[in-house]
Amino acid sequence: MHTSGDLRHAEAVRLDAVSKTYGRGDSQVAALRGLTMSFADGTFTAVMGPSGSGKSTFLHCAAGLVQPTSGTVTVGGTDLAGLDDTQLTKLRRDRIGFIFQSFNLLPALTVLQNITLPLQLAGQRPDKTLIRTVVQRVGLGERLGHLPSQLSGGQQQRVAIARALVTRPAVVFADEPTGALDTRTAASVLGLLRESVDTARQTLVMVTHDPVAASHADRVVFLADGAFAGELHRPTPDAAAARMTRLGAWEDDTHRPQGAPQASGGRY
Ligand SMILES: Nc1ncnc2c1ncn2[C@@H]1O[C@H](COP(=O)(O)OP(=O)(O)OP(=O)(O)O)[C@@H](O)[C@H]1O
Repeated sequence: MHTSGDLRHAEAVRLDAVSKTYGRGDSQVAALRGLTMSFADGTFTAVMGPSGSGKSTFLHCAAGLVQPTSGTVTVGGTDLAGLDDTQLTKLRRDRIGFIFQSFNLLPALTVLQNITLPLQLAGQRPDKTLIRTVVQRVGLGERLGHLPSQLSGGQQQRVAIARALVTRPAVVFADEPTGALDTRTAASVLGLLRESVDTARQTLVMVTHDPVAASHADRVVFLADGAFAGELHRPTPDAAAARMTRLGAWEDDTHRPQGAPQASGGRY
């Protein structure tokens, strides 16, 4: 039987009534509106929703990169609001990996140096076998001595993914990690992310527009206008695409995946 302590521990990340408002006065934007959500240890969740629905803001709040206007975020049972800057930096370094849309690589460091930087910052000895596995899996074995400027966008994203995995953080947040990758590389990267959940019990929360990428997750949660708009367990690409269509996500065609149904007439 679970005690309440066990249950709390089984939640890798929890958001309670989280709101985030940007700007003031007339230019005020409510990006998140009282979001309550929980992510269990060792699970893979995809977050989907129309453009501007608050997905990146949610991810940044959950990872302690942005402070919510109100509400509570807990990571591994620790309330982030109770931490000072140094404690928050340490918690992020020790427990959280983040894969940004924009890669955030250091231009003067080689691929290998970028990948192992978090280990150095944390004073950890590199696990050479793990580094080799991660590097091979993301297909960067031949590029370890290159600088980010010598890589394509897709290759830079793979460096960012490898960097987020080598410390084996308890929670990995990923913002469109496969957006810049071709189908085959994307499938391999998603396989690697899935494996990190299944074998290392890492918790993965991934924002994506791609129903195929989302189908690698255990669950998809949908956001619309900064609020929870439903979820799917064991999602198929078709089911995820149909939900996105119902949310009007592809009315402007910006992120419509090939074969996704038209939104017109499909909103209910
Ligand atoms: N730094 C900011 N300052 C002001 N408004 C912001 C800021 N960041 C986001 N917003 C606004 O908050 C809302 C949610 O943005 P967010 O980037 O979280 O959405 P998203 O679902 O990730 O969008 P996309 O799919 O287009 O990346 C949008 O209306 C956006 O314009």
